[in-house]
Amino acid sequence: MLLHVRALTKAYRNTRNGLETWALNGLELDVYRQEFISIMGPSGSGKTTLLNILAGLDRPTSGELCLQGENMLALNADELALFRRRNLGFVFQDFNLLDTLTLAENVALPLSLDKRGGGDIRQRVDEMLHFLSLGEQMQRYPYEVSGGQQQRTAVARALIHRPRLLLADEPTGNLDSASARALLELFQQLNSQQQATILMVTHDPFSASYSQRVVFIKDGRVFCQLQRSSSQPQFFQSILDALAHVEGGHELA
Ligand SMILES: Nc1ncnc2c1ncn2[C@@H]1O[C@H](COP(=O)(O)OP(=O)(O)OP(=O)(O)O)[C@@H](O)[C@H]1O
Repeated sequence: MLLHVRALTKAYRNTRNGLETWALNGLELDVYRQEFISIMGPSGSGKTTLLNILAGLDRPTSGELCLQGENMLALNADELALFRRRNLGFVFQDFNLLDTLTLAENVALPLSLDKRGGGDIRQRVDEMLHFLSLGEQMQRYPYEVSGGQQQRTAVARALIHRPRLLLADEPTGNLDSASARALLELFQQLNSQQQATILMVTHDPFSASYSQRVVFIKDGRVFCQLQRSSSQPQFFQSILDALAHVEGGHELA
């Protein structure tokens, strides 16, 4: 098991009226090594809160959170920053590349932060960009390539230090449908060929249908889950059916 989440809660207090909102309310989740899972749920169900806590950007009110057996909640700020840099990779909706750096320099950034040797960095970046079919664009700047190529660069940057877990927040949100499909196929390939463990938050049932398991959350806890056992189009249909139940409030059998 890679990620172990138990009885996770997060309360936000409204400073004006003192009332508490329970964004997470006893959430339990296990993620196994080399899984590709999606998190779905209605607006306000707690997806972003969960992702921020998993990313070490926010602390829960209570609960347990272990990654690779390490209790993330026991780490101090410096230890947590190092733990995040070593163990986690992030892909966001809006790519978050630095416009003053080339694609290759953007991808090298996490390794430069870790003070690795230049030759080692260049070789790893080169291999990664070729694997993601970006070999010809690597000396260009982000504004000189397409949105799909920018997002693939962001994936390369997220994976260059071989994190244990890749966290993706609506990664297809700003992509046209062809680039979205290419990115999802890339996630599947990274998952099956490079043993990447991927946790993706998405509103989009089509994107979710590329993963192996979909966890639906509602009111800050897991409402139901679907494991893929059929073709992608059939799984897509099952996800649509489950979403109707989640929105309607009836737990699946
Ligand atoms: N900083 C905050 N202060 C107060 N309440 C918050 C804060 N962040 C989130 N909440 C509340 O916590 C609940 C969960 O929010 P969260 O953003 O995690 O939901 P979500 O599932 O990501 O929603 P969406 O799909 O709309 O992005 C909501 O009721 C939200 O209003």
